[in-house]
Amino acid sequence: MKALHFGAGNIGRGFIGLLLSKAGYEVVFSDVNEALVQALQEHKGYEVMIADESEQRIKVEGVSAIDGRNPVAVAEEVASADLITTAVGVTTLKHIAPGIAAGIKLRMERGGSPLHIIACENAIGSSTQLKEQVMALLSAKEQETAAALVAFPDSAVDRIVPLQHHGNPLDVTVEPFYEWVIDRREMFPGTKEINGAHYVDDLIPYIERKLFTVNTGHCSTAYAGYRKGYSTILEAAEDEEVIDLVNGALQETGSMLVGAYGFKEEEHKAYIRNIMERFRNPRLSDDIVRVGRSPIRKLSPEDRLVRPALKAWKQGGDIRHLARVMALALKFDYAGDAEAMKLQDLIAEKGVRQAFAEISGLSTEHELTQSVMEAYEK
Ligand SMILES: NC(=O)C1=CN([C@@H]2O[C@H](COP(=O)(O)OP(=O)(O)OC[C@H]3O[C@@H](n4cnc5c(N)ncnc54)[C@H](O)[C@@H]3O)[C@@H](O)[C@H]2O)C=CC1
Ligand SMILES: O=P(O)(O)OC[C@H]1O[C@](O)(CO)[C@@H](O)[C@@H]1O
Repeated sequence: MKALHFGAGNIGRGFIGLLLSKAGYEVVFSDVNEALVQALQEHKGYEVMIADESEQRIKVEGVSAIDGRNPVAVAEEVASADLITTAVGVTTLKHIAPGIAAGIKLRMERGGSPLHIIACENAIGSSTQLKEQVMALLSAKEQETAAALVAFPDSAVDRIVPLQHHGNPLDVTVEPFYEWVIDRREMFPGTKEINGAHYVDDLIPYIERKLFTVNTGHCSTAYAGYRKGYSTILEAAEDEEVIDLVNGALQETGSMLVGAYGFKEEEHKAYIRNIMERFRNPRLSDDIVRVGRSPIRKLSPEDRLVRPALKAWKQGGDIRHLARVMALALKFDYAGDAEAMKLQDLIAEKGVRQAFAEISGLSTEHELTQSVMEAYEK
């Protein structure tokens, strides 16, 4: 069984590549980073270090890699893979869609077997987004055949894998916790499940709980920590003021999630505590600017701040802490982040209210916009 994984980065090597390899797949990475591809081709493996007292080192062996800029190689691998996964960033999916579409055409010509393509990005419905981008590149007739041959189950992935600083650039340190939840409804009946992944019949409660707790909490820690001059998540996550803000934001998303999906309140509170503890892992050095990266994406309508805040507001819930986090996100002006710079340019050009409205999809007069502006001024 061969799995083609797009994106040999932190989550690609440290989570999905590792899990697929342990589940019995021969893993082929596709990446556009030449040095990474060459190193994988040369070493055919790497080590994953678990950041807990066990200090376990897990060898991943027998992997290979192709240059994602080579369209022929990509199409060939897509045509012959038994499973495809991605971890390239949700905004990069559009760049891998042409190679996947070309590979699906080849697969159809050759009468290939059914295929699942699972995007493992931090976003709601990322496989569905990829499907739309791929299908748009096929003719109406091809789309019909492809619909019976290729499925795109949505998924939620949870494991913190920071930037790596090892002598061997392929090795990767990860937190011990991991969870990969896949939407079973989108799979072809009778498909063998991936060992180590968890399957559910309705992904939305899972992805929202994960995104609006782990990722809302993480970026809240990052934006508050950045404002206070910290450089790591650990430093920020130990600061009482930051803890209060993050906890407040997570109580707000938590009330919304409990109300919307019927999670048990006490269990959800324990879930929040556990996640805030994960941010304080002393064996993991995670940069604030990595976790806060791409603030325009993180302030977009369907992402980890605006969507839960709007849902909470519609339920009549409190959103004051979330509004403060959004205001802090608007102040994230890290020069090494292209989106942060674009955001600051937009604020300078149009004013903060208009800039926030354009990014969040909310009107300038919306009550939520008003709360964010008040927090921004403070
Ligand atoms: N790092 C983490 O802890 C987690 C990350 N994620 C998600 O996984 C995705 C990847 O994140 P990271 O691994 O942290 O980022 P990363 O930057 O370490 O890895 C992304 C990889 O994709 C490659 N790439 C870019 N364009 C490509 C293309 N056209 N074809 C093939 N490869 C391409 C890059 O060269 C890079 O190696 C993101 O959507 C992120 O939100 C999800 C859960 C955890
Ligand atoms: O990868 P993104 O969406 O930029 O966000 C960073 C987030 O992803 C993670 O890497 C893993 O969920 C978290 O560490 C962090 O919340």
